[in-house]
Amino acid sequence: MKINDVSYRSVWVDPDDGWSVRIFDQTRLPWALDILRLTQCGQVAHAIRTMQVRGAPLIGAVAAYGLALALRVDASDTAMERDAAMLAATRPTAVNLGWAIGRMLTRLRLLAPADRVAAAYDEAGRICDEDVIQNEAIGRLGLELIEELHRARGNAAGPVNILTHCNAGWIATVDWGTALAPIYMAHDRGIDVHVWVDETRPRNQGASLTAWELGSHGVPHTVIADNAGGHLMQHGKVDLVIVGTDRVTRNGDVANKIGTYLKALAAADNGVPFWVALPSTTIDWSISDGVREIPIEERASAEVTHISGLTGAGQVETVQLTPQGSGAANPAFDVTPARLVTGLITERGRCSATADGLCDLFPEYV
Ligand SMILES: CSC[C@H]1O[C@H](OP(=O)(O)O)[C@H](O)[C@@H]1O
Repeated sequence: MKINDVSYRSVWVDPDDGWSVRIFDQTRLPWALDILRLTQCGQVAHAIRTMQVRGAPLIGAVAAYGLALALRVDASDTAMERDAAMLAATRPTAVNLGWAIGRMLTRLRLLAPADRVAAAYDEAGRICDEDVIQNEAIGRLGLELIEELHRARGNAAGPVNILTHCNAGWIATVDWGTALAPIYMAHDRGIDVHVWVDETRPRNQGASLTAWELGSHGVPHTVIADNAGGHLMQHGKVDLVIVGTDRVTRNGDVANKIGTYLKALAAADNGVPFWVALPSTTIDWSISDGVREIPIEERASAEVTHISGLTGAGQVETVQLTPQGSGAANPAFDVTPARLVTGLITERGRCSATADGLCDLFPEYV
């Protein structure tokens, strides 16, 4: 995606700087565009844990490069398995992380230690290239959905109003994004779209990242409190909900940022289509009961009790929202049962949020 007319991916390596890994520090957006230079596996793990880099497909890709950095230090079997396990354990919910590390190990275990570094960079690069291709396909297939809604509106005045939760844009993937890819393509093709951007407490990925992405691309959008979505749906102001996901079970249950389940309930109650955009690397074929089997990350209570923002002097400051001594719980994800999901947008097509729907698109996993 372009920033100030310069094309970027969300992760890249610099061959002229010892094959260091570069990412944007997403905790500094939208106030600053800071590029982090990662040269050690431990730095990659820290960036993932602290959400300097986040987004299910992207943390998988960055962790893959983290393993490449680790192998530069020690490519022995013992060190490789240890460092891979450490990276895979940085965050529990996004299945892409474990998938990417597993794919790397499948290739690297077959190689002599001396051959592992080059192969690791090559495989991590393939993971990145494939993510871009998959997300572009998701964009095209999701665009068809938006075009169908646009036609169905006929001459009705105003834009196609789309609500999204958290950030599933290009900064959450290697490029294009998942939930936002169809929106970018619709906007670029001249379809009048407007996006209701859930702020997405407590980390505010919507207010700080989705709003920044859409604003940078010129897509009309309005930031709203998470609690406003149901009201807007009740008053006919939402034509479509599109969200990303961190893990989808083989029968279509969807784990995504906390609050997604509540949006799905409101959408079902108001007859608003609720679609989930995902590359197939986000499908966990090993489980079928999302509520019981998907691990939900519990993050620090300080993310709820405190909030960061920009002062008038242009400094990023963190302030306390809650009384001293008040506890806070911070589950970072929830699971939307498949029955509340209208459909899934994958790189191979759109399907129902069912085992049959997914198996029709991905028969090799049956
Ligand atoms: C295409 S990103 C998918 C998913 O990842 C985000 O989680 P986090 O910001 O904690 O990394 C969010 O749930 C997005 O919808």
